[in-house]
Amino acid sequence: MRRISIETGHHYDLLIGSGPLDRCGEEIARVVTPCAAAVVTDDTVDALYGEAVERSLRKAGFSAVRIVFPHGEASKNMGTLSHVLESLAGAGLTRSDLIVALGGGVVGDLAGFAAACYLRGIRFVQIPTSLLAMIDSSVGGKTAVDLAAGKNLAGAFWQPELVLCDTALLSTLPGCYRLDGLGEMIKYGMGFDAQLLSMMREGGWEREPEAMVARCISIKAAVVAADERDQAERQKLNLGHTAAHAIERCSGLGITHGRAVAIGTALIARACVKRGMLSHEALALLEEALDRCGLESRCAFSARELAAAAVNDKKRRGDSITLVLPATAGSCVLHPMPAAELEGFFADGLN
Ligand SMILES: NC(=O)c1ccc[n+]([C@@H]2O[C@H](COP(=O)([O-])OP(=O)(O)OC[C@H]3O[C@@H](n4cnc5c(N)ncnc54)[C@H](O)[C@@H]3O)[C@@H](O)[C@H]2O)c1
Ligand SMILES: O=C(O)C(=O)C[C@@H](O)[C@H](O)[C@H](O)COP(=O)(O)O
Ligand SMILES: [Zn+2]
Repeated sequence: MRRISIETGHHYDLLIGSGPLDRCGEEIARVVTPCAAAVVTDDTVDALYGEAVERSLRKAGFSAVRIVFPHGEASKNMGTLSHVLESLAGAGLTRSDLIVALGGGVVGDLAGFAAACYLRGIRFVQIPTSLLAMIDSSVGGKTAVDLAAGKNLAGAFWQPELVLCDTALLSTLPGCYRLDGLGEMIKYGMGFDAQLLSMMREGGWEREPEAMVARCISIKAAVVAADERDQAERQKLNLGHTAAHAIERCSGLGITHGRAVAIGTALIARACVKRGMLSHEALALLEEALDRCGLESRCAFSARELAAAAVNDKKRRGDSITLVLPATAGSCVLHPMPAAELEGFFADGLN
């Protein structure tokens, strides 16, 4: 098993390998003295892995309860958060106890936020089960729920004690959700790592999935170590996301996050080419990588609809919004602009 150290203000390890789920209790007990653990998960993941996790926790000396909610982005809201918080209180969890977030990014974001709020903060562990959660959401401590006004609008920075990444779990992940992980993977390639983007274009994901997962985690670990609180450098991890969050919202959450990130990254790259800020070759490389992975690069919404849906983007400050723009295939820059110009920028990317 490989260990990647996550150097935020609160240091922790990410363990990655094939098969550690069955001994997750043992691994967690190395960093948290056995206590009461609440496994927060969704119904799909619970049916597949809930029992194995509970059994392993008990074997390692934890007591365990499971708190389960319906799968999908539509659950990532204040209603589910309230249900989870009430369940934690009902189970009598105290400040010395633990939440285990078992699932994809929805579970990780929601359970992480519950950990940040419950009793003003208790410890939690991430066991990511989707590709997206393994390469992105389980690392770095951004936790949140969605509000009607937009994605991730209520949340906290709250780091886990451990991330346990069992790549064997990807064998049960349906292909449509695998695409979400690939969308974020292409974001890493376009924004940070030209070689990763080329590997994706050549089908590297199919040949070396574990190596690609570890490569993405290493990129994220380096960025969050440099800027845990999203003040500057970390905002680059939002490449494609101003458009992506708007696309998710305009689609009534029908277009899932990672697929929206793929479209959002392509949209912003096309706008940059049109404005002479990115080469045609870089855009071609991005579009070929998306195509090779089976990801869409276009959507049917208008620039006006997208700009209206993006109004609550967290990179807006008053009348100015900072966009993350690809500069080359493999690097990106932060670019503040008047928020009123966003619609025109999106329009360039849609054509
Ligand atoms: N906090 C962060 O840094 C960060 C980063 C990226 C994305 N996100 C958030 O993550 C969410 C998307 O995450 P996601 O793509 O994992 O979606 P998800 O959590 O909805 O999981 C996708 C689906 O796959 C199922 N699933 C998960 N693992 C499975 C497995 N091993 N086998 C079978 N089914 C499985 C789930 O039940 C769900 O139906 C979005 O809300 C996004 O905003 C957060
Ligand atoms: O970790 C980060 O920082 C990211 O931006 C990763 C993104 O992939 C992720 O979707 C994140 O939840 C977006 O954060 P937000 O601040 O735009 O809500
Ligand atoms: Zn994302």
